[in-house]
Amino acid sequence: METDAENTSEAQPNVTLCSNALTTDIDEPVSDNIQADPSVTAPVLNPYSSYNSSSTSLAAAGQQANPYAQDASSISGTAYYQNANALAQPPQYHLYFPLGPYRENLLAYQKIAHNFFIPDDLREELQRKAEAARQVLPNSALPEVEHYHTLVPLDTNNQRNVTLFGYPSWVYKAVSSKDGKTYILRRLENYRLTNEKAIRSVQSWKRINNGGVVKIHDAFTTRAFGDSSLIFVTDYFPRSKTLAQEHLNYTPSYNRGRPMTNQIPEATLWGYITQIASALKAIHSNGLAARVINLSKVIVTSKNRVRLNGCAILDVTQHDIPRPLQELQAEDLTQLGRLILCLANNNQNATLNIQKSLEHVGRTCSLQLKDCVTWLLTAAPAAPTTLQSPGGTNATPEKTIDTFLQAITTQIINTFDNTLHANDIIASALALELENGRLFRIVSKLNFITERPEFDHNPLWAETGERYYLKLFRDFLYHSVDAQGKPVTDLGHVIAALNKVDAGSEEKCMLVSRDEQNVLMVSYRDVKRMVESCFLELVKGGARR
Ligand SMILES: Nc1ncnc2c1ncn2[C@@H]1O[C@H](COP(=O)(O)OP(=O)(O)OP(=O)(O)O)[C@@H](O)[C@H]1O
Repeated sequence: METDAENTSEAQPNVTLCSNALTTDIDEPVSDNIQADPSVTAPVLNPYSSYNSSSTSLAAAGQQANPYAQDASSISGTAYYQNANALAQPPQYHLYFPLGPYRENLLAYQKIAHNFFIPDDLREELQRKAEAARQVLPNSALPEVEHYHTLVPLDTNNQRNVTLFGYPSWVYKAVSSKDGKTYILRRLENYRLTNEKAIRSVQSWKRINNGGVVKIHDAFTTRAFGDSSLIFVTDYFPRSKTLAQEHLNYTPSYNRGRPMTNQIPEATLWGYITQIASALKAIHSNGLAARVINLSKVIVTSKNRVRLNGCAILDVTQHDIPRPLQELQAEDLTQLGRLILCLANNNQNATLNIQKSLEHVGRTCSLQLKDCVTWLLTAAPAAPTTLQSPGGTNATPEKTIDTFLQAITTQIINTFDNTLHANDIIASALALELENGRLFRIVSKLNFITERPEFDHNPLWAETGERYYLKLFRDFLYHSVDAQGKPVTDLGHVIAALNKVDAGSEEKCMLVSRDEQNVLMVSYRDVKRMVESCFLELVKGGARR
């Protein structure tokens, strides 16, 4: 790490920052957020003290301590997050957005603030997801279910569709008090468990660990809602939408007075097909069948990323109506064909007239996609024509997921390549944040050392030796003023100086005492050594009042 830093620092000794970009990006959101959120301005002198007292009282009450809570009342219900009502206010994302015009004519060593952080769209997506995950329902009357609390309903309408599972189903986001993680609880209303074996069938689903399947963690019955409900606990993916919500509930937009088509690009359709096929491979290989491959039960969890949702439910609710596995697995493929047909036609009723819908696919997509959908929909399929014949034979292939996978290998390779590219992009964004993490650690150490309140009146601590240098260095980083006495808020200066400290550069910086009577010259290497030794002293408890 240090070597990397050294290289970076040596190679770019003069990191210059475009100051107008900095002012918009760094200054505004901070001050705005502080005003908007009263919890930020509230004087919290010792954030740990209230936690300590709450954990003591909880221990006495025999309850499990919530390590995130700052008061005991937040152990249950809607007060799980501090200041829940304030959180409801949406963050002002636009304040974080870069304002143009972009400076294209910068020299190689010059940077703008955005070069140091992850791309704005990715950051915004992650922030919105974090916001959704923390969302609570103030004054909620929803109960705690076993060890799941802070339930938030995710259904977007009150019309319950009973055709899929045979029971009205509700979806809630909830937090587990066992591990603090957020899960999805899918509740089937008015379900009566008659056979214990039915619910045990979920055990086999817990073994399915595939990127295309929403992982199932548990299933149990409960009377917490005042009826007898069946609950499935699955992974939670913030801001997911069902395929129907993503593609079929659209209001047409207009381009010069003409409605714009909402045709899903063929590459996206192939992406969906290959992801679901891979999920089916994992499910079928484990002797199971998905049974619900439906527009409302496949969720889009991020761009072009889909997962099968609601698996295992029919295995429990229809446990008493056994059907041959082969038949169920073949039906999975047919359901996949119907799903793609609807998406390619942009119409959830496309299966009402399959022939016409297939013709539409033939007109708007490639022959290979049409053949693929036809193959999936056909009960006893003939050898595919444009699809690669499995094993190179012309014999009628069996309708299994393996046959299908062999037939779409070219598309699988395309999806795989796209995934690698997406991975590369995320890895480079991660690398940027790694750099920021490195600097954040130095800033943290510096702040652990300087201005400690317990040494407030002890000049021996802050005003002597290495601590004094560090205090002035902190001033050099953050409290410089220009010739007119205005604060200098130059992020480039801070980043360059911190990189030099991390690299232990021999370059010298000039530290000026607050009364401007003394000037001290120190090298960044010295600053680095001082930070380390003072921090060690603190950690070892050597620094006493
Ligand atoms: N695992 C999950 N993670 C995050 N959100 C989810 C998850 N499962 C479902 N959702 C969201 O919950 C909402 C309701 O899901 P549900 O499966 O009930 O769909 P629906 O459109 O209401 O279907 P139906 O009409 O069959 O009830 C959807 O917006 C869906 O995106």
